[in-house]
Amino acid sequence: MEKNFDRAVLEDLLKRRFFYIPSFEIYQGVSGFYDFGPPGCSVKQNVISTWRQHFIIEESMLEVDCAILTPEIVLKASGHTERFSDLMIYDTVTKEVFRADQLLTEILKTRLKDEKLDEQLRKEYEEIIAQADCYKEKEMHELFQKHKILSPNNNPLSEPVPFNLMFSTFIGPTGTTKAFLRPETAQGIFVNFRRLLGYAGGKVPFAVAQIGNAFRNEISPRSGLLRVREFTLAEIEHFVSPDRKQHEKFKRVAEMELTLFPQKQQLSDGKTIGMKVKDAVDQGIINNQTLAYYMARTHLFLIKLGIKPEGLRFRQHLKHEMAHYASDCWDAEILTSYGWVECVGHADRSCYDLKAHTKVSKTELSVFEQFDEPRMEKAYQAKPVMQKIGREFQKKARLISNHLKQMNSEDAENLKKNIENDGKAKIEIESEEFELAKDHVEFSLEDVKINGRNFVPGVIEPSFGIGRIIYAVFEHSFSVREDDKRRGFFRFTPAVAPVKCSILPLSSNTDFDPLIQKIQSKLTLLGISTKLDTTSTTIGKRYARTDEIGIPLAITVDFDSLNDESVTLRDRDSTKQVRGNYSDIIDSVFQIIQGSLTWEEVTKKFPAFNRPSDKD
Ligand SMILES: Nc1ncnc2c1ncn2[C@@H]1O[C@H](COP(=O)(O)OP(=O)(O)OP(=O)(O)O)[C@@H](O)[C@H]1O
Repeated sequence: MEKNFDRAVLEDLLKRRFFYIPSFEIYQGVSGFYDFGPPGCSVKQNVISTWRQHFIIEESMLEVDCAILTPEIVLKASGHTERFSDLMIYDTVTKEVFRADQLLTEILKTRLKDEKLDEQLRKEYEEIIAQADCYKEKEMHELFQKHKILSPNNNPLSEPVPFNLMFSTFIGPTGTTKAFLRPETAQGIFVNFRRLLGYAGGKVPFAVAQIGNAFRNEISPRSGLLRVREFTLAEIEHFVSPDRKQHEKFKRVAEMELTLFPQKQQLSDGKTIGMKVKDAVDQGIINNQTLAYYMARTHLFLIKLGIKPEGLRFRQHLKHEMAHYASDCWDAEILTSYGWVECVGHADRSCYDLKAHTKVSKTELSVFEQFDEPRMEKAYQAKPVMQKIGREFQKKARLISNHLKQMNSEDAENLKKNIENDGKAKIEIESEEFELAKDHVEFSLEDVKINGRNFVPGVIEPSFGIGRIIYAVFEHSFSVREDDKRRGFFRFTPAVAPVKCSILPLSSNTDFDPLIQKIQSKLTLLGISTKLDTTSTTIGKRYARTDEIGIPLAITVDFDSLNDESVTLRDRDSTKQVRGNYSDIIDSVFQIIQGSLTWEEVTKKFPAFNRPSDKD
């Protein structure tokens, strides 16, 4: 973000040039939904293809594209139907609805601006703000009462109640199968785990990626693309053995320095620290190599898109922010005019999801690891007492005894513990439950030869909100010219720019057509998107127009071009021009876009060019 950044100027440009606008505009729109127009669509596609190249291709990930509409059972198993909610509160007079943590934060932040505020209270407010989205309804209610918080219209507020953020619907005409629009893409990967494991050769580690839309019925969507109800997510689930979270490519990022905002700093001086990735792992600040590897890769990805390093930090979740099963979480936050915004979440989700789906679907979602050499280990064995089992379960006795004999050590130990604690325990065989008592089964700890082990893999998940990233890129790439601060333009990197090269004939004379066609076909053949502007406005104004949507390069064809096929090439950022043969110029355009040639180098290859009329 530039020093004199003016959000209103940026928003005006984004709307005027149709990067994105509120959906259903002619019907006054519905908050939380946006449509991308032509340049916005290109930027979005460019961000996604950079992501695909940077992660899926460079890291050899498996990609899936799963159904969006998800039956209730899946989201019940994952815990979303019960827990995927925010606290809602409303003005009892106007009935205006608010997200309780956001309202609380906003009001306390306003109070913090008062220099005369009591120091004790200041500390208390800061602590509340830091964990505002973690309070349960009762605690939240008490805070609203204690700090006498009213609505923005100074009216009393309701008690906070949880509001589930998933959009629900029914599948089919009978209305019996309840379903939800997915709130994240990850569950599609977990439910396909068995097939993906097979595809990966039956071994971890391996990573799966999915890009697609997710839906959350946000209580009060605002701040444009930052909080919407339908958005594109790009998620990675990297499966690992829970006791081996090293990453084979860790060395490649070990020396990189990241800006970290660890728990300790958040709770003390509130300052970030610059730290080498390897030091952060060695000192136990980042839990493991794989998590740290992805954080470093995310840093590189965001920089590639034009995010300024000084506006990027990784904030560790405080203990109470993390789900109970997560062992470490870091958000990549980008500094925008709205403050620091979480754009990418990195979470070590442990084995939670696979275990949850195993339990409900009764499908084993685990990995068998064959040892190089068989090992002797102590293992629990369950031995059926046939006499007792036969008497009580009769025809089912054989089924139960076979089940007990085949039990693995972990299950046998659990059964033993349950029977010891309660005197009885239930087991389930082929969807039928049987209750076993102490005298039905005996347990022994024996030396057994083990050829391998079964385990449920842990998962490390980087989750990218594409809309938030795009908005941050807009702010970080936005600039105004010294001579006209009301008109902005984008300094998009070539990877992000919606169109890579404009072609501008100096006049609409048809004599230019053959050369323009040659230029356009060569650029297209090289996969470079072009925008031909044959309007009769001055060339200076046409440059300004292409700058506005961030086109990095412009080729101008003039009357001299008709004699020797020479053209000029203009660089958006410096506004400098060079002249050369059209074919050589296009080769350079290709190299600049690929990132293998800089404008500095171009100015050494070709003579500089100056046309006074270009300043029009
Ligand atoms: N309502 C939304 N609009 C746009 N992007 C979103 C929204 N909710 C989440 N995201 C994006 O999806 C990513 C992963 O989602 P995650 O569930 O971790 O977000 P979250 O922690 O619920 O976000 P928040 O706390 O801001 O609601 C986020 O880092 C963010 O970029």
